[in-house]
Amino acid sequence: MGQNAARPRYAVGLMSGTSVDGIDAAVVAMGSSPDGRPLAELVSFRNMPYPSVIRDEIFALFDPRYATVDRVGRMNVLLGELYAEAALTVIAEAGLAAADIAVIGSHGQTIWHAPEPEPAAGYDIAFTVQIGEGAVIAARTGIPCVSDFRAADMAAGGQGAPLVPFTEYVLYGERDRTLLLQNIGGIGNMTVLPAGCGADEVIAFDTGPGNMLIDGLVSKLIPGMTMDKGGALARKGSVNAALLEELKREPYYRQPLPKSTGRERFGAAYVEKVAAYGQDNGLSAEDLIATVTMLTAWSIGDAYRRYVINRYAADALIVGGGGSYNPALLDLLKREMATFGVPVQTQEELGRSSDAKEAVAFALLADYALAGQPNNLPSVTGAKRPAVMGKIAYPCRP
Ligand SMILES: Nc1ncnc2c1ncn2[C@@H]1O[C@H](COP(=O)(O)OP(=O)(O)OP(=O)(O)O)[C@@H](O)[C@H]1O
Ligand SMILES: CC(=O)N[C@H]1[C@@H]2OC[C@@H](O2)[C@@H](O)[C@@H]1O[C@H](C)C(=O)O
Repeated sequence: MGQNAARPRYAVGLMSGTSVDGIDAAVVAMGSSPDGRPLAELVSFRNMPYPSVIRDEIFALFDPRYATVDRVGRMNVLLGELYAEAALTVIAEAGLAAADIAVIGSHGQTIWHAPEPEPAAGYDIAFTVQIGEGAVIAARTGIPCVSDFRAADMAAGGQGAPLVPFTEYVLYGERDRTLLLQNIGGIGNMTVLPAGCGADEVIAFDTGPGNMLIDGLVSKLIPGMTMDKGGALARKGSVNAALLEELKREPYYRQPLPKSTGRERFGAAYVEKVAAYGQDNGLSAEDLIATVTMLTAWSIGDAYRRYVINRYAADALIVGGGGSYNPALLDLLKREMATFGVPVQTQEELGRSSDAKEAVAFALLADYALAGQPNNLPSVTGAKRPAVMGKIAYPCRP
């Protein structure tokens, strides 16, 4: 990337995930190792929770009947303002000035993801919508901003997701160990980095729900709570075997790769169905939460069994994302992976910041985009060719 090892280039990464918990902002020092491998070192990091009115409005926008063009347009610009503030805050906390930052990479907030093409007026149309206007971020910060990354991969025939595996390949690939990197955010996603692999050997896909079903049931059934903090509710309940078997039949788990998913499948309507089953069968909120926690752990083990084990035997599964802070989920995942002889460790146990990982990834992806370098992994997303993902907005010059 042409970075000079003596003088770091700084970039900012901004991530708002499918859990809609807020903005992860990171300042990253970009460099390269003596063997030419990119390095991205975290300098400062902050999670800024969305104000609850914003969070509620984003959730409302997940319903296409509510998400009218004026509401989406307003939120697009409003999020641009919040992202710019988050960037400026984290830059100041790093002891830096805007002039020190080469680029901001902003993922935006996904409000719709439809990666499977459907016919429209004679064309096959797949699309994805991430909002948070990059032009506003660039104008308010004075820093070039790369945003709307997924569209270029989709235009090349890909799913537009997952994108972080490119950075995992670049930053974390090992010569002698095959690693499974499992993110448990709103959605779960797995990256397989075979020992000494090339870019076209990386396997990565969304495994299914991460915390989305757990959060959805907690929010619906437990007043004043939005997550199962520490896994306490799951631990109080019992897994309902009949419901678990029913939920395992969801066709997504069997869908061939490449694949990605989101709230359109595992969001409010799905949670309603699980809650209705609970009511009809006399299950407590804790039983339902225990059951979907088990389902989430199972779906990760099932993905490894279905798509990976016949090609690669993993040496370790490294888990990150908010789900790694849920010990009930983590224990179940350890039990699932133990059946394959795969040990589970968290990013934190390895001394890495799990919270910052995706924000760091978007800083790196933006650095590639600004340099005009391809930054997708066609073997992962199914794109027909490499693409330079991200739209660049330049700041207004006085
Ligand atoms: N202490 C905790 N105990 C239990 N669960 C937790 C805890 N902390 C975070 N979580 C879970 O993690 C979720 C947030 O995870 P994360 O920030 O990784 O998601 P995201 O980045 O929005 O999602 P995605 O990676 O799908 O885009 C919360 O909504 C909650 O369910
Ligand atoms: C469309 C979209 O926002 N997808 C997210 C979501 O959250 C996790 C998983 O589903 C992954 O596919 C993706 O995010 C990460 C950042 C990615 O692209 O790698």
